[in-house]
Amino acid sequence: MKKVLTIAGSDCSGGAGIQADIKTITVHGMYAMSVITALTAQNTTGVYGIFEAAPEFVGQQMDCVFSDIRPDAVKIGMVSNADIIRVIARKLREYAAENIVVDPVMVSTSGSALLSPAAQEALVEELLPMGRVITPNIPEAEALCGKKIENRRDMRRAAESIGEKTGGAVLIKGGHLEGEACDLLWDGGEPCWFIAPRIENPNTHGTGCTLSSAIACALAAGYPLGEAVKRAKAYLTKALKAGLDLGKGSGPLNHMAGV
Ligand SMILES: Nc1ncnc2c1ncn2[C@@H]1O[C@H](COP(=O)(O)OP(=O)(O)OP(=O)(O)O)[C@@H](O)[C@H]1O
Ligand SMILES: Cc1ncc(COP(=O)(O)O)c(N)n1
Repeated sequence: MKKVLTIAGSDCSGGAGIQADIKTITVHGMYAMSVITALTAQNTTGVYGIFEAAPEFVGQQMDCVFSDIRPDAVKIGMVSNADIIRVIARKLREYAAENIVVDPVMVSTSGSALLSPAAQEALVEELLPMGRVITPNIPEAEALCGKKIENRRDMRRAAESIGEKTGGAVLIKGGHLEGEACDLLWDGGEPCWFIAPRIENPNTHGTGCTLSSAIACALAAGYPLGEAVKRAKAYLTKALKAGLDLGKGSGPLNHMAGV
């Protein structure tokens, strides 16, 4: 059985973060492991509290995982602060982790900061260069390239500029733009578009977490990056289309809608 590790924050309401990742990995028939960077008190209406893990404890969790059950792929989500980022980067290097997918989580759908502003530099310098692919949404890509993104041409420019900075592939997710749900993968050379119809479903809590975990699963299974993104997007689209409607705000996806 393939093993996939998620390094992320806990969402007690189960729609995003570690919980979304574990559901995604499990539904892909893989063995899920988790290193928790922070506990959040949140639900579909907002994030009400954050309790960060001590950086040494994040390192200890990584030692326990890597010294015993080596992951075939690693997904990284909410990392909270610069000290946690530095420990994660050091441990990933120490264990020569493979197939790393970094979702540079900065702000939740409900508008709360999930990364301290001071940590953005550490994220860019220490963690993003370790990713086989990084998966910013539009606001995150804007923060990383320092330019507004309003259309597909802007997405392409931003992907190239971010990729040149980090040295790896970039998938910019277009969920926050209008019209079709278009994501752009840049891996050097010609970019590749992944286009799906926009689903009229306001319940999009955890779409980014789910997509990046599904990409990690496909990389663990040995698919090349382009095929991994295609499969992950198909899974995400199915989970959104299933139309689960839970909670008072932007609700979770149905992770069990099928792979
Ligand atoms: N209404 C929609 N219909 C179809 N696909 C969507 C829709 N909204 C988002 N997506 C897709 O979901 C994936 C995640 O994109 P999005 O831009 O929402 O990321 P995100 O903001 O990081 O997600 P999150 O809600 O977890 O923060 C992308 O593949 C995007 O195209
Ligand atoms: C622990 C954690 N990680 C990530 C997200 C982002 O997901 P979303 O933007 O859908 O709220 C979140 N809300 N909580």
